[in-house]
Amino acid sequence: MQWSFDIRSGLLVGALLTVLIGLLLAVVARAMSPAFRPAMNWWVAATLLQPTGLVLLSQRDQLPAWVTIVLANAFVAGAFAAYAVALRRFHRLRVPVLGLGAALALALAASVWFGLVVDDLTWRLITISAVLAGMLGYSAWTIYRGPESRGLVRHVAGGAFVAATAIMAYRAMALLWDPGLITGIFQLNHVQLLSYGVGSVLPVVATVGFLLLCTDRSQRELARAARVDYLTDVYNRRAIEELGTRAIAGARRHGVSLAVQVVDIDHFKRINDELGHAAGDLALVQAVARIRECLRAEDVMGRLGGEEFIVLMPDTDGASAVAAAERIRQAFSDRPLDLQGERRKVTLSIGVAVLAPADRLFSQLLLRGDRAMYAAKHAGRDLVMADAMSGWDTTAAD
Ligand SMILES: Nc1nc2c(ncn2[C@@H]2O[C@H](COP(=O)(O)OP(=O)(O)OP(=O)(O)O)[C@@H](O)[C@H]2O)c(=O)[nH]1
Repeated sequence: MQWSFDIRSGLLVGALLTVLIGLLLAVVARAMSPAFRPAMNWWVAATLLQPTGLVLLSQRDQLPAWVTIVLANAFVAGAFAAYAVALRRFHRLRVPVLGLGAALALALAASVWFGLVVDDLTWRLITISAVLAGMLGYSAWTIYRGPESRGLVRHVAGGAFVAATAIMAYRAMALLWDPGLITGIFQLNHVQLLSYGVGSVLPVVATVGFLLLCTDRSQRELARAARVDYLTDVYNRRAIEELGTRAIAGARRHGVSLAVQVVDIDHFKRINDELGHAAGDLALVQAVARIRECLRAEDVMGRLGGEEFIVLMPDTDGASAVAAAERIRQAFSDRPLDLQGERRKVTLSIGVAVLAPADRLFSQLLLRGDRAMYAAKHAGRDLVMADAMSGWDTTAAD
C-alpha cells in the first residue's frame, strides 16, 4: 500500500484544529474561577500564535522568506514560550522571563542567520528544533515537577509535551547524523511526518490536557471549600461532625478515649463593635493560630460557627484534655492579640467532654462539651470547665 501525506495540508489542518480548541478553551475559561484566568489567557494566546506560525510556514514559495521563515518561526517559538508561561502560572511558579526571552531570541537569531543570511535549511532546522525542544521540555518538566503533579490527568498534557520534546530533539539529532535528510521543507520522510503530522495534533491533545488540569484543580478546590472554613482555614461544622463520628468509631475500635474541647471567645461582639468587622475577622484568624500552637499534630480543629471552635483530641483522657485546655486559656490570658496595631486582651471559655459509654452519636459528645463551655461562661468566663461525666468537675482559673 502506498502512503502519502501532504505536509502543507497537514500544517493547515493542525492549525485549524489548534485554533478551534483554543477558542473552546477561551469559552470554558469564562466559566472557570478567576484564579485560572492568567494561565488560561496565556494558553489561549499560545493556541493562536502557533497556528499563525504554521499557516505562515505553509506559505513557503508563496510569500517572502522573512515571513515564512523568520516570522513563522517567531510565532511558533512565541507559542511555545506562552505554553510554558501558562503552565508556570497555573502551578503558581516563578516565570523565568530571562530564560524564555533568551530561547526566543535564539530561535529568532537562528532563523534570520540560517534563513536569510546563509540560507542553510539543515542548520536552521537543527538549531530551531533544539531550542524548541528545550522550551517544550521545560513545559513537560513544569507539569511533572510542579507542586500539584499528582493524579492521572497530568499525563495528558504532560505526555503531549514529552512527545513533542522527543520529536523536536529527534529531528535535531537525525539531521546532525544525516545532514542531507531534509532538502526541502515540504519533502516527505519519517522525520517530516513526525514533526508536522504528529506535531500539529499535539497542541490539541495538550490543550485538552490543560483543560483537564484546570477542571481537576477546580474540583479539588470545591471539595476543600465544602469542608474547610473560608476565614480560618479549619474544618467547618459539617466536616468536623463527620470527622467526630469517625473518631468515635476509631476510639471504640481501639478501646481508647476521645476528648473534645469546645472553645468560645469571650465577649467577641465587643471586638466587632469597637474595632470593626475586619478586626473581628483578624481576631478569629489569630485565635485559631494561637490555639493550634497549643495542640498536638493529631488533634483536629474545626469552627462550629461564629466565634465558637471545637478541638477533637484522639486518645486523650479527661485530665489531659483539661490540662491542654488550661494551656490554651493561659496562652490567651498571658498575651493580647495584635489587631491592626491595636493590642487587645481576649479571653476564652472552654468546655471539655470525654466520650462516655452512653454516647452513640457525636452530637451527644458535642452537646456535653457545649454545656460545659456555657457553664464556664456563666461562672464568669476566662475559664475551663469539664463535663461531669468526664471524670473532672471544674477547673477554674485565676
Ligand atoms: N468579625 C466576625 N464576626 C463574627 C463572625 N461570625 C460571627 N461573628 C460575630 O460574633 C459575635 C458573637 O456574639 P455573641 O454570640 O453575642 O457572643 P460574645 O459577644 O462572644 O459573648 P459571649 O460568647 O457571651 O462571651 C456576633 O456579633 C457575630 O456577628 C465572623 O466570621 N467574623
